[in-house]
Amino acid sequence: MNILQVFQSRSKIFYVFLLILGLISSLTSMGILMLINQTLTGKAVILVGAPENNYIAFIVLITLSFLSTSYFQNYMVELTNSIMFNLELSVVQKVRNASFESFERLGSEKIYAAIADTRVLSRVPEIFVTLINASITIICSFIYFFWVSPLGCIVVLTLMTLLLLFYIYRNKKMVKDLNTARDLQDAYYFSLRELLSGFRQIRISSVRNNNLFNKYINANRTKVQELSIRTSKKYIANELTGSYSWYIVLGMVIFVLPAIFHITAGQLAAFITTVLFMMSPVSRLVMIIPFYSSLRIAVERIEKIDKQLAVDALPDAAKVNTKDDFSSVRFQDVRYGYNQHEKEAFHLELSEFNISKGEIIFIIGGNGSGKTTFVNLLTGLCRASQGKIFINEREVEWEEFSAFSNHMAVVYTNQRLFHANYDDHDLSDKNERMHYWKDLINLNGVLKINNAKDCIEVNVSRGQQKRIALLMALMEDKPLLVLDEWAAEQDPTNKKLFYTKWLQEIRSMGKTLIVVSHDDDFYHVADRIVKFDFGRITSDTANVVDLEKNM
Ligand SMILES: Nc1ncnc2c1ncn2[C@@H]1O[C@H](COP(=O)(O)OP(=O)(O)OP(=O)(O)O)[C@@H](O)[C@H]1O
Repeated sequence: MNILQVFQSRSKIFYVFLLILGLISSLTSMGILMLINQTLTGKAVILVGAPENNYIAFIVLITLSFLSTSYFQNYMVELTNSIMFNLELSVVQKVRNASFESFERLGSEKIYAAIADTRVLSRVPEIFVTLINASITIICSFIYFFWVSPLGCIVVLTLMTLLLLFYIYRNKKMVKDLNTARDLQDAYYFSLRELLSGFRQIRISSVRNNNLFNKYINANRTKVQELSIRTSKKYIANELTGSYSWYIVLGMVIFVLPAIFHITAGQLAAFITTVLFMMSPVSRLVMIIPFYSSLRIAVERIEKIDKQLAVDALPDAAKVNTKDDFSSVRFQDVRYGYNQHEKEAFHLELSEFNISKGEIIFIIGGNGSGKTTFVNLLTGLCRASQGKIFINEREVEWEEFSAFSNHMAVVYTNQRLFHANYDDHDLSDKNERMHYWKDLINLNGVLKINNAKDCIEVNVSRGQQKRIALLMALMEDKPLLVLDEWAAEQDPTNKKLFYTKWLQEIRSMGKTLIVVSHDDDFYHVADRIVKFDFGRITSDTANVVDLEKNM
């Protein structure tokens, strides 16, 4: 992605502003330079009449330069902030619409890093103004140089170009180091995630704790530190070369040019003033080059993540028509595979499978047989690579099916209870439905509602969290309820109640239940028991006796 394109795409008048600022800046810079030299040689500049009035032109030029730069700088601050926040939000937007696969492939650390990358843009206004002002001052100085002595100007210009090319060449070599540092940053975020999300396991074992710290976090930081020192030293060497080579130019102007060409004292004074005048803009320009490299890396990485997230993004469920009342879902020759290292590691195949309204279907099978993969497919998180899907016996495209997940309430195995009421549930005392479910699933005294913040307290035990998650799913009032190993963390009393009483109660409200379960003591309560083995349905029976026959 071209950095100028990022700006131009957000502001149509960006280039017009650049042009106007460029013109004003060039006129004022040229004017100031000429004014200094005219004043030194005792001449008046145009429009002021006498040399003693030169100060008026000086004040006018400085004021003009100040006002235009300040106006442009403010404009750039607004523009950059809007771009920075838009880019940041665009990454978040892509994340929330990404497929589960893309999200898992990328990992949260890369997403955090991309969001942090957008911050690099905050230095852009200052850099842009420097770039424009410095470049224009240098161009004007050369025009003036040329006017004083064309040959002298060509010699100085050639020397400067060679020095600049040498600087850019050395800087390019450093871009590789910058990219390595950025990869190490991703790995560092990954280790931090392990530490933060697995805090208890890390804290409890000194071997684990030390290994994570020494082999990953510390080793990573040491590498980054070495790289950072090496790169910084290279930058210092580069910058010193840049600034000191300027003395070569100065030496050339003072000692070599007068010896080669016929140069008057007035011309020499003009040369020296011009070279000194250019000194600061040149060193400011040189310092932009490393910033430009890091900016380019940040923009490229943001764009890459943007693309990776967008590749199989799902449509906004609200924009797809799924209003039909649910009566059935049917899969025909559907296939879904996980890829690992470019190879398919596991695949799920559903040659014929249907779910009808009001059923209680148990999904069973050994570890790794594909139950959760099936739940991910059913809830539209994973996209089937082939096959047909029917809703109410109408064949639908994948986009419509994935939006159909909006008609399902799901409690995943590692369900997270959110701190905020994103579902807009009515958590007030007046909500009789909530109280009904709360009483039924033994949440009296467990469910605590913070009415001031309109949210629930989530600091409860895992089993209680699961019951609250079930309550929240019931409050969504969706026709389909999918529960992935929900009962695994329940005590025997609640587990028994769940299978023998709650499921029937939920079904009597007109809901369809898909329950992933390992609790074979309760298989008899299901209408259908669907068994998975190696990614295929090996048995789909109405009762336990038939299931046992099929085993
Ligand atoms: N993200 C993934 N990438 C690659 N393979 C995966 C991924 N997730 C799961 N698998 C593989 O797919 C297979 C099915 O996994 P799945 O989680 O669906 O099994 P499961 O029946 O739910 O098992 P369990 O009873 O242990 O929860 C397993 O072999 C697993 O290793």
